[in-house]
Amino acid sequence: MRAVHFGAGNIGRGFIGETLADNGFGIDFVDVNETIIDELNKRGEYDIELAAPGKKQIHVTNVDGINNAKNPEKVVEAIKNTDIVTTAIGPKILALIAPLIAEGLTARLAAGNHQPLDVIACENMIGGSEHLKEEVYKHLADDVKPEVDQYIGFPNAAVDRIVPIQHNEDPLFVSVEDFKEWVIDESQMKNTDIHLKGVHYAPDLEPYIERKLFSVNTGHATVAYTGKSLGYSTIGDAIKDEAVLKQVKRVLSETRSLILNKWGKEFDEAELEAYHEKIVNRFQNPYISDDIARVGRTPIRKLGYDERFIRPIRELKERNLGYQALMETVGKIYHFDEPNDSESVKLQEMLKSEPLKQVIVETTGLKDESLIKEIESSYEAAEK
Ligand SMILES: NC(=O)c1ccc[n+]([C@@H]2O[C@H](COP(=O)([O-])OP(=O)(O)OC[C@H]3O[C@@H](n4cnc5c(N)ncnc54)[C@H](O)[C@@H]3O)[C@@H](O)[C@H]2O)c1
Ligand SMILES: O=P(O)(O)OC[C@@H](O)[C@@H](O)[C@H](O)[C@H](O)CO
Repeated sequence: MRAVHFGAGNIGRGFIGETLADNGFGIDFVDVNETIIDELNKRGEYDIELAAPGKKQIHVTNVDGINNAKNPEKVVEAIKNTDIVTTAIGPKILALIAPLIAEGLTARLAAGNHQPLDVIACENMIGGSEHLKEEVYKHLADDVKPEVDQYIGFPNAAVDRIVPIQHNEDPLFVSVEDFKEWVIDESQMKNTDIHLKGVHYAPDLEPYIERKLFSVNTGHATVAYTGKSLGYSTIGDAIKDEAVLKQVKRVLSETRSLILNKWGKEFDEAELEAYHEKIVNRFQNPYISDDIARVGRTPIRKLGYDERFIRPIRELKERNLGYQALMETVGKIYHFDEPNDSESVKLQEMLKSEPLKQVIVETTGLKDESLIKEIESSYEAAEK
């Protein structure tokens, strides 16, 4: 069995690669990072270490690399014969790899390969694979689309494992937390013969992706933006500060009320409280050093309408539930000043050259005047 995986970065090697290899797949990693691709081809294997007591080592074999910028034809060839396609490349990059996936699928079907295939985007976003599907379809000829409809699935997925930016001598080595969760929407799959061990198949992904994004990622970002405002540079240091810990707990109690209100049939209160407690423990993992710059990265994306803050705020408001702590954190996002993050630089430039209200509307997509006003006040309060 073979897999084509786009994005040989932290979560790609540190989680998706591990799971696919553990299920007997050989993996063609696709990436533009020459060092990583060359090293994968030279060695055909790499190591993962669990950032936990005992530091268990996991050896991943039967892997190689394709540089999609230099050898796109090799990616097309790999997709022609593969058994599964996955991505962990960043939500914004999906549109950039879509033309190559479209070409690969077209070549596969033209070669008469009618083996059903699933293309699974493992990104932190709601509807990731559906979004990738829309982008891929923009590059398919009309006469190919019916066959793609028939044989190619784009099931949504949620992946959870904290993998910080790596600073190791070995460019392939990756240290990861021991917690891991990968959920795939089974109802959207075409190849139901492939059931990966270590993956949970759900009849509907929505409750799982919302629980993950509005718990792990809203909480993580809260630690990052609150910590940054207090002068910290790592998640571990920030969460040792009582003020940060209190803020993340307040935020999680607000998103918990939303999750229970929406998905009370799927998750009960005690289970969700334990899930949130576990998440706070994960942020406190002493074996991991995770930069606030990574967790707070791309702040404009994180301010998006369907993202980890604005969506829960909108939905809590619709239900007359409280969202004050979330709102306080949103104000801090606009102050996130990271010179190496192009979105942070852009956001700071926007704030200098445009009225605050316009920046809020452009970044959040909000039309609700009273929410916009609340964000303005939160931004101003965070300045003090
Ligand atoms: N790191 C985590 O803890 C974690 C956990 C769960 C989900 N995720 C999600 O997984 C995705 C990847 O995150 P990451 O932390 O692994 O990032 P990363 O930066 O470590 O990895 C992304 C990889 O994509 C490659 N890439 C970028 N543009 C490309 C292009 N045009 N073509 C081919 N390759 C390209 C980069 O070279 C890099 O190797 C994101 O959506 C993130 O939200 C990350
Ligand atoms: O990857 P982002 O930028 O969407 O979010 C940053 C972190 O919160 C994220 O990568 C987490 O570490 C991960 O989602 C844990 O499963």
